[in-house]
Amino acid sequence: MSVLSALIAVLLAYLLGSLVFGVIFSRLRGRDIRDADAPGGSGVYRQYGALAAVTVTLFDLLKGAAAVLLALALEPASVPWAVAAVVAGHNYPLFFRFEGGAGIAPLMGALLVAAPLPLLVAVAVGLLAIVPYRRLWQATLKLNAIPFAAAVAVLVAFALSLKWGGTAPLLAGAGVMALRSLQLLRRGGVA
Ligand SMILES: O=P(O)(O)OC[C@H](O)CO
Repeated sequence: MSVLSALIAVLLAYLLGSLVFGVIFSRLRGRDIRDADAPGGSGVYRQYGALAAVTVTLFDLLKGAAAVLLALALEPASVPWAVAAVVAGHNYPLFFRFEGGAGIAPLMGALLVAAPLPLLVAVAVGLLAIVPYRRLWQATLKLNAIPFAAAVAVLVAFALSLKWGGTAPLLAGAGVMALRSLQLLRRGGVA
C-alpha cells in the first residue's frame, strides 16, 4: 500500500465532501440556508422546493461516488478512509465554518460505488420503514423520517455487507454520520 497515495485520496475526499451543495446553492440564491435550515436535501426542499432538493442531493451523492472512485484509482486500500473523509467533509466542511449536513447523501453516493448491493436493498428497507415510523415513533423521538430511515438502512446494509462485501467502507462512513446525527439530535433535532 502506498501511504502517500492513501493520504492524497483521503485529503481529496475531505475536500470534495466540503463542497456542501445545499450551502453553495443557497449562496448562489443570495443567502445561506444554514441561517434557516439544514443544508441537506430535506432542508433545501423546505426552502426551495423539489427540483432544488433533487439537484442538491444528486450533487451530494456524486461527490461521495467521486471520492470512492478517486480512492480506487489512487490506492484501493484507502477506500474506507476516503468514505469516512467525504462524509466528514460534508458534515464539517472546510469551506463553510465546519458546519454542514448529516452525511446521508455523500455516504449513499460513496456506497453506491463501494457496496452497491447492500446499499440498494438497505435503502429500499429504510424507505419502507418510514411509514410505521411516522405513525408510531416520530412524535416521541423527534427525529425526522429520513435520518431514521438512514439508521435502519445502515443496520440492514451492515448485515448484508457481511455476505456481499463492503463492511469496512460502510462502517467507516456510517460511524462519521452517526457522530454528526447524535450531535444534531442533542441540539434539538435532525433536519
Ligand atoms: O445528511 P444530508 O446533509 O445529506 O441531508 C440529507 C437529508 O436532508 C436528511 O434529512
